[in-house]
Amino acid sequence: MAMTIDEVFVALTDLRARQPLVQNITNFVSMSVSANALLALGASPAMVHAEEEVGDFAKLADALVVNIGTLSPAWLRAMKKAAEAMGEQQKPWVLDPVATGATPYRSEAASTLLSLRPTIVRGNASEIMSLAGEAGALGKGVDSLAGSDQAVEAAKALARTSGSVVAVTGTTDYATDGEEVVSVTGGHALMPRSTALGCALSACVAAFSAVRPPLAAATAGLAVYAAAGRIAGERCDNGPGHLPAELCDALFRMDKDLLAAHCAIGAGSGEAE
Ligand SMILES: Nc1ncnc2c1ncn2[C@@H]1O[C@H](COP(=O)(O)OP(=O)(O)OP(=O)(O)O)[C@@H](O)[C@H]1O
Ligand SMILES: Cc1ncsc1CCO
Ligand SMILES: [Mg+2]
Repeated sequence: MAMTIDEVFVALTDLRARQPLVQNITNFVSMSVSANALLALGASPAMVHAEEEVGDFAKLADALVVNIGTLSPAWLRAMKKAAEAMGEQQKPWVLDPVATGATPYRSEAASTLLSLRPTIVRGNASEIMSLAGEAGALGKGVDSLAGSDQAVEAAKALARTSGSVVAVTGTTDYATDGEEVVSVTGGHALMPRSTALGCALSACVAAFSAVRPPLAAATAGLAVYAAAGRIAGERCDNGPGHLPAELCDALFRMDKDLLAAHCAIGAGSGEAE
């Protein structure tokens, strides 16, 4: 059974009460966007990526997001250390496999991190299809060339082989544990015209993973973000320039009525009800 809007709101209320410390090893483009989205949501962000300290910091963190957007060898070593530290403590972490498939280095990095058993993998359609081993799934750099509807089977297969919950985003978002598929509608067509909003979503999903089990965390993160994205997009008549700021305002103001009015959660890979 997919979560209800009421259950999503209870998860958001729990998150706001807990204010989870979310460690981010994320790309340079998304750092500020992700930190602001986490603060607006009600979590505490920390961008900590030096390999000398990630393991120690992971002892303090309630959740971790690992995002390979601007990867380098030192960062990859830090990502592995942090992911291992979270695994040892049985604390949740989210992998955002940015542009996996674009270069062999990136694909190898994503596979290595996947083998460390992320709690949740969140990517766009091209990334999830590529990570699931589908030939010809290439995106255009960090952008997807495929629709999320095309990636649902890949997401299910990836969830089954990896043991992670997989969230694939686009016009409709999906979350799956390999058996159950949840669909979430909302968001706005301007969202892919503003950079790093997917990265910030992955960070928000990590925050929810501190207060809910994996599939519920992914569903709640997608739903709250979908509602905020819809509200924000509708306030951006002049284009995407202010979208990240509007998105943060909408995350901050989110309540049960706004959630119910601006996103929908469905079961299965069809359209959300
Ligand atoms: N056409 C669309 N309509 C509504 N929402 C959308 C649309 N495209 C993307 N979104 C929303 O935008 C957010 C980011 O998803 P997207 O798939 O674009 O991530 P991404 O490609 O990883 O982004 P980035 O790498 O720039 O951070 C999600 O909340 C998703 O639902
Ligand atoms: C534009 C860009 N380049 C590397 S990471 C990133 C942010 C969106 O994924
Ligand atoms: Mg991305």
